[in-house]
Amino acid sequence: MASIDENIKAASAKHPLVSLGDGKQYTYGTAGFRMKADLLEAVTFRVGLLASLRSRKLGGQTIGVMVTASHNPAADNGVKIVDPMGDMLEQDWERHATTLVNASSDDELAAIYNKLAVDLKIDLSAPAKVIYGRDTRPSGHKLVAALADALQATNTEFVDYKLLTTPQLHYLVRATNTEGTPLSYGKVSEAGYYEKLAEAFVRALRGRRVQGNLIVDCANGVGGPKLAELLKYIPKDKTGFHVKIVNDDVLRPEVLNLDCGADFVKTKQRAPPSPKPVPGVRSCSLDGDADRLIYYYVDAETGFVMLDGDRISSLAASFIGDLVESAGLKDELRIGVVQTAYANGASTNYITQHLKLPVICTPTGVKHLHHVAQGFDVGVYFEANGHGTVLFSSDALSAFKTKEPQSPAQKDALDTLAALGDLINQTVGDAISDMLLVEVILAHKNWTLSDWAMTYTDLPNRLVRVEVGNKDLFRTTDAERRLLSPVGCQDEIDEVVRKYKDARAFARASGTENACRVYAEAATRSEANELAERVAPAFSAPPPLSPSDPWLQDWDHLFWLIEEDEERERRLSPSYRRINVDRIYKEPKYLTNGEVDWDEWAEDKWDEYKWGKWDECD
Ligand SMILES: CC(=O)N[C@H]1[C@@H](OP(=O)(O)O)O[C@H](CO)[C@@H](O)[C@@H]1O
Ligand SMILES: [Mg+2]
Repeated sequence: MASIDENIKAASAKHPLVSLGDGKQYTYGTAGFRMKADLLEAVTFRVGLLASLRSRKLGGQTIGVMVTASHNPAADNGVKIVDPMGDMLEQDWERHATTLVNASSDDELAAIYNKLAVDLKIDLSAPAKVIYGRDTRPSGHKLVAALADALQATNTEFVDYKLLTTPQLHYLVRATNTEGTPLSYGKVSEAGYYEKLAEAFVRALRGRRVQGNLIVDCANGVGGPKLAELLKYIPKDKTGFHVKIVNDDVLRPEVLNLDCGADFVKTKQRAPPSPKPVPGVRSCSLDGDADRLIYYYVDAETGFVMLDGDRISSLAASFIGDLVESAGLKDELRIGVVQTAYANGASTNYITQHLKLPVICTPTGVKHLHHVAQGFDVGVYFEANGHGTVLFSSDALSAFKTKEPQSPAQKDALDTLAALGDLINQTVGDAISDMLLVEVILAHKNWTLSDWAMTYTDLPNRLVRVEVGNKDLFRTTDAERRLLSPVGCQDEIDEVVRKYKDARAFARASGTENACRVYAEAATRSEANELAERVAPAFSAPPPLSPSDPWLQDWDHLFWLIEEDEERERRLSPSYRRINVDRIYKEPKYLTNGEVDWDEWAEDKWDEYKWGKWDECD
C-alpha cells in the first residue's frame, strides 16, 4: 500500500501550482485565498491538506471548506476554512495555510505537510473529517474535485454538500460538531437549517404578521435557490411573509453579481436597474454567497433610500436592547455594538447617544468584529456593507430560557429573545437569517422602511479606490483610522479634514485587492465628495504614460504642460515623494548617508519624463 506521502505527491502532481511570477506568493487573506479561478486548483488541493491537519489537531472535529468568491465577478473564485464552532480559521493557522500553499514542488509540499505535523504535534494516523460546499460558479466543480483528492490522499473522511450559501456551511460545521450534545446547534442537514430558521421565525413573530411584500434580489447567486427552498418551510398564511425573488438566474454564470446584489447596491448607492424598481416596495439584496444584506426602497419623491449594515446593526441593537430591558435582564447582560471605521458617523452617534450602548471600532474584516462581539453577552456586529450578525453568550441564552418571568410582558420578552437566539446565525453573518430578523423587528414595531430610515440621517460619504505602487507601505493604527506610514500622510489628511464641518477621512490598504481605499464623510454630499477628492491624490501614483493618449498628439497642449512645469511640481510634492520612497531607495545615486536628495531626483525624473514625451511625439 502506498504511504500517505506518496499519495500526496501523486495527487498533487495532478494539480500543479501556477506561479504568480515576480516571486509573488499566494496569501490567506481576509477572505481566504481569492483570485481568478484558474489559479486556484492547486491552492484548493493544498487547502484540503491543511483542513485535514487542522481536524487531526483538534481531535478529529469536523472542519469546513467553502469554495466561493462572494460578490466578486464570476471569473473569480476563492477557498476558505471554517473552524469547528463555525468560526473562521484561527489566525495562527492562516500562516500555515500560506506556507503550505506556496510549496514550490510536490516533494516540498509533502515535506512541509510533515513538518507542520511535527511542529504542531499532530498525529497523522488519527481520524480527520472535513465537510465542504461551493457557490454557483462553474469553476467550483474543478476546485472541489481537487479538494476531494487531498482528502482522499490523507485518509480524511469527508462530505460534499455541493451547493450551499457560505453561512449554511458554517451552520453545518457547528451542527456536526455539536450533534448529540447539550449544545446541539440543529439537525445536521441543509433541511435542518431551513427547519430551524423557519420555526424560529414563526416563534419570534409571536403571532404578528409581516406587512406588505418583500422583493429579494439574489445577485444571481446561490442565495436564490436556497431562499426559495427556505420559503417552503415558512407558512405564508400564518406569517403574512410574501416574498418575490428576483435576479435568481444561476444558469448563466456571467450574470452573477452583475449589476445587482448587495455589493452593487452599497457601492453604487442605487437599486439594481433590473427588474425596474417599484416605488415604495420593500426590497433587499443579498450578495453572491448570501452572507451580506442591504435593504432599500425607492421613494416616488425623494428617490433611492438605502438601509445598510449600520442600519441593520442599530435596528437590531435597539430592538434587542428594549427586549432585554423588558425581560428584566438589563443589569445582568452586557450589550455592545461592534463596527469598523467605515460605519457611518451618524449611526455611531445614534447608538452611543440615543441607544446609550457602547460601540467598539475594530479593523476591517468580520473576523475582527466577531472576536470583539464575543466579549459581550449580546454582541451586535455589522460591517457597513451588510455583513454581520448578533452573538449571544451562553449566559444570555440560558437566561432567556430559564429566568422565571414576573409578568406576562416579561414572559413575552423572554420568549422573543429565546426565539431570536435560534433565528440569528451564531456562527457568521448570514443574509437570509438577518433578513428574517429585520422582518421580525419591522413586524414587531409595525414599521415601514421609511419609519426605519427616520431613526437618524446618514452623513454623506464617499469611498474611493486608489491604485498605488505598493500598498504595503500603508500601515495604520487606531482600528485603521490613522496612518502611521508613509510618514507625514496622516498630517496631510488632518489638515484637509479640518477645513470641513462634521468631517472625517481615512486611508488604508485593502486586505483583498492591491489598492488603497480612501473614505470621507462630511455634512453635505458635495463636501464629502470634495474631501475624498482632495485626500485621494495624496496617495495616487501618476497616471501611466500611453503614446495613444490623444493629448500627446497635441503639440500645443504638450508645450503648455512643459511651460507650466505642472508635472515637475507634482513630483516635488511631499505626497508624491512619500509614495515613491521605496523606488528611490533602489537608486543609490540619490542617497548620501541614507539621506535622499529629493530635488536632484525630481529634476532627473522630470527630465526623463519630459524628454520621453518629446520622443514619443517624434
Ligand atoms: C470597504 C469595504 O467594504 N471593505 C470590504 C473588503 O475589504 P478590503 O480590505 O477593504 O478590501 O472586503 C472584505 C471581505 O469581503 C470586507 O470584509 C470589507 O468590508
Ligand atoms: Mg459574501
